[in-house]
Amino acid sequence: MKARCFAVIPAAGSGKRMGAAIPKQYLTLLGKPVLQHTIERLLAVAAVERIVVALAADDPRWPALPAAFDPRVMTAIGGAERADSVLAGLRALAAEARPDDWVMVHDAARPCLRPDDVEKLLAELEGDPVGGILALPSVDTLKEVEGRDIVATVDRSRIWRALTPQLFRYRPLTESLERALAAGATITDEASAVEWAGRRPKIVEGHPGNIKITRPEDLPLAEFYLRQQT
Ligand SMILES: Nc1ccn([C@@H]2O[C@H](COP(=O)(O)OP(=O)(O)OP(=O)(O)O)[C@@H](O)[C@H]2O)c(=O)n1
Ligand SMILES: C[C@](O)(CO)[C@H](O)COP(=O)(O)O
Repeated sequence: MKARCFAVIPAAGSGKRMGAAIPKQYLTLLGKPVLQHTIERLLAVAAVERIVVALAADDPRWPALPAAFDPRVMTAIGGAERADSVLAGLRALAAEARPDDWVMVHDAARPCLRPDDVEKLLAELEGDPVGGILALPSVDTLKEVEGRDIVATVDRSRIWRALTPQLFRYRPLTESLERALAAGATITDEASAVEWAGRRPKIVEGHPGNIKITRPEDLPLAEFYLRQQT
């Protein structure tokens, strides 16, 4: 039986590093909230059957988004950390997702995702028992530091920057995340939970325009990349 595909979008953050008056996922880019752009990117992928958006418990802005009325979109209440929000989204799929179905987790703060990159991720990982992530190779020389002192130059051929979506099988991802969090592991992306569980996710090279909106200077760059796709 062909594996179905679901998506979880962690969108419950407060955007402290952005320093805006509202959470960054609700800032406007090209006349549309960041979160609406992001959801539209995943809705453009036919294989994605259901999208769970993990929202802050006190999020008053969600009902104003067109995505709130899309039949493929549902919501869950996120948690204190990104990983908690992802887990809440995964648990919201418990009635629908089978153990080996795919779930892709994609940051609400990454609105410039190209649907072609999602198709590439799905194609390259088809049949893979574990899953993997979109990532970028390092084009700069990388230094290991202690305080302000350089202590080593790292072999950049072995270092990639993790992006999202991150695509894993439903039950292994959910169980790995639950166990890693219960063990107090530091989990900043889904792959780190899967690695913690002893598995080796694959990397699939993504587009450098798939930036994460984190600081104010990211906004014009995100607009540039969004304009490239219109
Ligand atoms: N408790 C949290 C924290 C983050 N996120 C989401 O995870 C994604 C990536 O996290 P990040 O860029 O760190 O967002 P924030 O936590 O909002 O940013 P900051 O760390 O600057 O506060 C974002 O889409 C954010 O909304 C979430 O769903 N739940
Ligand atoms: C998941 C992620 O976007 C992969 O690079 C990153 O780990 C999120 O980090 P953040 O500090 O929660 O923004």
